[in-house]
Amino acid sequence: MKKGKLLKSFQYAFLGIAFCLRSERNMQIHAAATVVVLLMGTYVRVTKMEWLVLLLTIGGVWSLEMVNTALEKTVDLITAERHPFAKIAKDAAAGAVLVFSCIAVAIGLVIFIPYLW
Ligand SMILES: Nc1ncnc2c1ncn2[C@@H]1O[C@H](COP(=O)(O)OP(=O)(O)OP(=O)(O)O)[C@@H](O)[C@H]1O
Repeated sequence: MKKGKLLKSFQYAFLGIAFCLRSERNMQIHAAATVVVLLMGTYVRVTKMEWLVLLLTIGGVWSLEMVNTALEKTVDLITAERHPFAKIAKDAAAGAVLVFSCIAVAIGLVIFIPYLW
C-alpha cells in the first residue's frame, strides 16, 4: 500500500470513530466510563496485568459498539421497511454489545473492589 493510501485509511478510521462518538449515545457512555476507569486505575495503582485486562476490555467494548453501529447503518441502507431479519440483525448485534458490556462491568468490579474495600 502506498504511503498516501495508508494515511488515508487511518484518516477514514478516525472519521468512523469520530462519527460514533458524536452520534451514538452508548458510545459516549463508553467514553465516559473509559475516562473513569483510567482515572481510577491510575489512582489506585492497579498492576500491569490488571491494566492489560482493563485496556483489552475497553478496546473490546469500543470496537463492538462501532461494529454494532456499522451493522445498524448497513441494515438501514438495505431496507427502510420493517423486516424480521432486520430486527434479528439489529437485536443480535445490540445483544453482543450488552453481553460484552456486562462482562466489562464484572471485570471492573473484580479488579477495583479489593482496592476500594
Ligand atoms: N428495519 C427494521 N425491521 C424490523 N425491526 C427493526 C428495524 N429497524 C429497527 N428495528 C427494531 O427497532 C430496534 C431499534 O432500532 P434502531 O436502534 O435502528 O432504532 P430505530 O427503530 O431506527 O429508531 P431510532 O433511530 O429512533 O433509534 C431494533 O433493535 C429492532 O428491534
